[in-house]
Amino acid sequence: MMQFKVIVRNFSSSSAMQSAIKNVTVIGGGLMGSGIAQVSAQAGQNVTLVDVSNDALAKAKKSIGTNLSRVAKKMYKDNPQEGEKFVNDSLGRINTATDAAEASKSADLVVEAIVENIGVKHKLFKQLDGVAPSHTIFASNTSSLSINEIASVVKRKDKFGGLHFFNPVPVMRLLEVVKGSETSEATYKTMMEWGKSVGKTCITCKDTPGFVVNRLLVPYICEAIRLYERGDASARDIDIAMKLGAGYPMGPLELADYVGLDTNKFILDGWHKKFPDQQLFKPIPLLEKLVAEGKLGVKTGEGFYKYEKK
Ligand SMILES: CCCCCCCCCCCCC[C@H](O)CC(=O)SCCNC(=O)CCNC(=O)[C@H](O)C(C)(C)COP(=O)(O)OP(=O)(O)OC[C@H]1O[C@@H](n2cnc3c(N)ncnc32)[C@H](O)[C@@H]1OP(=O)(O)O
Ligand SMILES: NC(=O)c1ccc[n+]([C@@H]2O[C@H](COP(=O)([O-])OP(=O)(O)OC[C@H]3O[C@@H](n4cnc5c(N)ncnc54)[C@H](O)[C@@H]3O)[C@@H](O)[C@H]2O)c1
Repeated sequence: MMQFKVIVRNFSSSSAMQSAIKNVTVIGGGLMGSGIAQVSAQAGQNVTLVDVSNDALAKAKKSIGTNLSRVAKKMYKDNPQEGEKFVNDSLGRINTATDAAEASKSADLVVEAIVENIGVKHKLFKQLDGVAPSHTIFASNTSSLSINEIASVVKRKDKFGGLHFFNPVPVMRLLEVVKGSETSEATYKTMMEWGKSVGKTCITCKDTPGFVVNRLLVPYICEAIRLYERGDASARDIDIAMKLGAGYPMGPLELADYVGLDTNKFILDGWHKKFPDQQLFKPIPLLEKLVAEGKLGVKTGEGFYKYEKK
């Protein structure tokens, strides 16, 4: 019988793999950006976390504090004092700012995790390209947009790539490192090394829609919604089936609620527009209905399931 072992990784700065990147600026302090800032700080790097308002930054720091405590509880279960030090030291490495241009002036790496909108991402990178030092690498955490398209507005195309993290960032072990058509070997190597330094297992992918994980995950979730929409099985049974029959930690409809049905719809619409003949990306009436009703999943308290506020 196959044996499984739970691996608890040590993120402390002393044991972290060395990286040429010392100063990281993370733009967007939402779900993903706050996680990326957290794992960078855990690895001993100096982080500047940028968002549009101080309120958003305060929310991000609060959530990072909570999640660092969850990590510390596991890593230092026999030494709570060390755990507290780990949390405080990591938090102490995260500065916050609302001016992205200013915050990128001292960055070795800028990781963008703002809204999934090509126009907004273009505006940001165009601005940063004019002010960031010439050695600074730019990366996007986009889920579904093309890295080449995002990079089209900057001059430093050789220093631009994709760093696609997974939600929740402190827990999910994978990082997809995406090579755009003009990403240099030196940039790619630095991104891989940096990914390892923040505790992730890195895989490499070309700039293809959805990279590896979402290219497989999107059709899977879409098919689960269609199965449910046709009334072939209940939401609960579809999720139980994939958890117990395929060993997934969450069922597809739970995962769609967790990611957000608006995000799911946004990705699907974008790909449908780009690939109109692909049946798998055709709009799903039930998904349209839930989003129109504001039932976006966990974040609004209802999606395929109902959620209580904690
Ligand atoms: C729908 C229309 C069609 C289009 C569909 C498109 C959808 C696909 C595209 C999605 C969009 C973008 C997606 C993105 O680009 C890529 C992704 O990120 S995909 C999502 C990947 N993530 C997953 O698949 C998550 C799977 N789930 C899990 O691994 C687990 O369920 C969980 C989230 C870790 C939670 O585990 P549970 O056991 O259920 O719950 P617990 O709360 O007990 O947590 C377990 C363990 O983990 C610790 N923990 C949890 N969260 C955090 C955190 N944020 N920080 C630190 N630690 C955390 C927690 O403390 C527990 O620790 P323990 O108690 O075990 O010590
Ligand atoms: N949610 C996921 O599961 C997931 C997983 C992997 C990748 N992604 C990608 O990561 C990116 C962020 O997603 P998220 O889920 O964290 O979104 P989110 O909505 O939780 O956070 C986005 C944050 O960016 C801020 N922001 C928007 N415009 C900004 C700007 N110009 N400057 C600074 N901050 C700005 C917002 O105020 C918000 O706090 C998207 O590209 C998304 O596709 C998401």
